[in-house]
Amino acid sequence: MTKRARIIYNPTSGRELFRKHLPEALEKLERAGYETSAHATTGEGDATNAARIAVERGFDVVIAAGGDGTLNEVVNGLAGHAHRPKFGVIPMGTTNDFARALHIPRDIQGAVDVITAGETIPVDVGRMNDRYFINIAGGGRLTELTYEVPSKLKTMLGQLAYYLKGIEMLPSIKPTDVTIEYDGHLFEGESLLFLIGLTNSVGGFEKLAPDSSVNDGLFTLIILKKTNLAEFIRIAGLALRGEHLNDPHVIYTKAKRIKVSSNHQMLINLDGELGGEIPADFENLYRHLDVFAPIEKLRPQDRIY
Ligand SMILES: Nc1ncnc2c1ncn2[C@@H]1O[C@H](COP(=O)(O)OP(=O)(O)OP(=O)(O)O)[C@@H](O)[C@H]1O
Repeated sequence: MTKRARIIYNPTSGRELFRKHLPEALEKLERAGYETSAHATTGEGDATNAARIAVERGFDVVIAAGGDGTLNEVVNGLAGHAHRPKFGVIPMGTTNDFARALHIPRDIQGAVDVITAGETIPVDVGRMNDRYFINIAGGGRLTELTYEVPSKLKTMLGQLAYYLKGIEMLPSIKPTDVTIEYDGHLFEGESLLFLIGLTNSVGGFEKLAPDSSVNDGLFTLIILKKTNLAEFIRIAGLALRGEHLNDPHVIYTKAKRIKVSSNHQMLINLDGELGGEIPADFENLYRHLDVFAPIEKLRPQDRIY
């Protein structure tokens, strides 16, 4: 039977609008034997709905074309079902952490070629309460920066926009008193931020979780304890080089199940968007989604044949 592929694309993502390249992408998929169709998202939540409908209609493949925000929305429409279509990615955002981690080319036709080649790898998916994520969850004042960078500035300046905002905000960043339980261990104290990562690529920092694997069933948990400004800047410098793992201000570990609570309010960022607030219960869903990726380019710890 002919396989069916659904492209869900965000017409507003990135600098290079996907719409222009859509006919060529559809043609390539048709030539590879797929019966294809496409859906342009209309606004918040629409990609999740479209993905859910694609599952209900029995599509074999669902392809998300957009930034990490669109990918997250599509995964939220796929992950709750028992039978999940294979997931294709056409990166159109500014950061594209997920595509970066899976070595999916950042040019449109190159990304389509990865899908038509047909190789997939199973990838872990994170669940926070009733929401899903594929790159990272984070909490703490510092992670809230992502909500404050205007999207126009982001499109124009890419990653630089976050750094500019970060520098502006640094003096006002305050730690929060939190309780973090992770696989039987406990952290109680003041923390500037915590990150729960599935991939090694976080906000374009590719060395933040250097030993992570996308399909080992474990999160990388990074807790940054209370520091002063000078220490913070020093640790940020270390993190750029992947040298923060043994710093006394940092807890760096692996866990499958993580619970975060506090007496204070704390917003949780999921894949770069506001995803809810604590108390939060995180679970790593082992190899939950099959994703098209160029297997020979993956890091050895991510490869599964
Ligand atoms: N037609 C539309 N018009 C305006 N906004 C839309 C439309 N469709 C989807 N969106 C919004 O776009 C956002 C996702 O954008 P995108 O896919 O570019 O991710 P992103 O995380 O912003 O990417 P990046 O930060 O890497 O550039 C979602 O918040 C969604 O609500």
